[in-house]
Amino acid sequence: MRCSVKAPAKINLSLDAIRKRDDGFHEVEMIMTMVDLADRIDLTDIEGDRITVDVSEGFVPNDHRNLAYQAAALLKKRYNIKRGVSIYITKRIPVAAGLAGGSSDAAATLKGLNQLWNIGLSLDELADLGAEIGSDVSFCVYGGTALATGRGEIIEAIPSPPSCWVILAKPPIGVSTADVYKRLNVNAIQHANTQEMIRAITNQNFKGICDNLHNVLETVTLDMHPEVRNIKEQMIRFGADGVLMSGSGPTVFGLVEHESRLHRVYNGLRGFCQDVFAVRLIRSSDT
Ligand SMILES: C[C@](O)(CO)[C@H](O)COP(=O)(O)OP(=O)(O)OC[C@H]1O[C@@H](n2ccc(N)nc2=O)[C@H](O)[C@@H]1O
Ligand SMILES: Nc1ncnc2c1ncn2[C@@H]1O[C@H](COP(=O)(O)OP(=O)(O)OP(=O)(O)O)[C@@H](O)[C@H]1O
Repeated sequence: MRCSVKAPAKINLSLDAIRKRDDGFHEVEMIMTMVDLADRIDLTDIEGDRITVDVSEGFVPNDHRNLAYQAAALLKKRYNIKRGVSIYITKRIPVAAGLAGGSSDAAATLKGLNQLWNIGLSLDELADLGAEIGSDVSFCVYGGTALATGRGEIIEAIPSPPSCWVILAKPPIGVSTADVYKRLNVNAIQHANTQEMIRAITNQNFKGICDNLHNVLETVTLDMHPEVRNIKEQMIRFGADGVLMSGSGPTVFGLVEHESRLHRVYNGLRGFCQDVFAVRLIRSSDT
């Protein structure tokens, strides 16, 4: 038996850090949504009580360090499953990019194996398991658009933003999320207006969304990697309606309302950056 699951990338429309907790994590308030750039996870039954991972590109670990492996191992252990599975990941989401590629692979693996192994877990139960793997995994289990709080694992669905194009541009560097959070001084940041962002989304107010894009990790990553600042400036110059770094970076996204403007932004960015994608926001009605 086999099963294929899509694992879409996320972007953070806003990301605020409220305080640093005693466990080393930051209490956050994030508005997250999915875009239609996705990895594909193929899960196939194999002989023996084991997990194998193969990835279509070389820079991703194919052992216990892979978050999809960790998802399968967690399910096997928690539900005492003595079956083997091969996980094949067709990677399209850039790695260590701030787009939650690994987290989404883990979420898709949890959902796929729940079906393949007939475990019968609810989405809430899968999201709780996901939180044990990483802070972004719970959101990736639900998908859609959501307010994420706690360390990112407490998820409250909100309406989808109005349909628009998203240009993603990733400079050729990887960023460590732990490193970026470590350099963040929560007492010296300008906070995001999360409620205003939720209001703009609920009212389908595209300009309001663009005006409230804010990510407190952006300054940290921009100071570490000036090329990210350059991409942000180019994206604004070529006419994206709203521009922000996603997660801990280094990917910068631009929201573009009209297709007529899309090609200008896309082609302009291609001159500066190899990894550029023109994708759509995924609205809940699309899934
Ligand atoms: C930057 C974001 O991707 C935005 O969506 C997330 O906040 C991070 O999600 P993630 O990559 O799944 O993060 P995790 O794998 O759980 O944590 C990686 C490291 O980031 C730091 N971390 C993460 C989440 C959080 N709320 N506070 C933190 O300080 C911690 O040092 C942690 O050891
Ligand atoms: N399935 C996977 N896909 C990509 N990277 C993975 C995967 N499993 C483990 N990793 C490791 O995780 C690291 C971060 O990769 P990932 O692409 O998930 O980062 P990210 O997009 O910045 O995540 P986030 O936005 O959640 O912080 C990589 O350097 C890689 O070694």
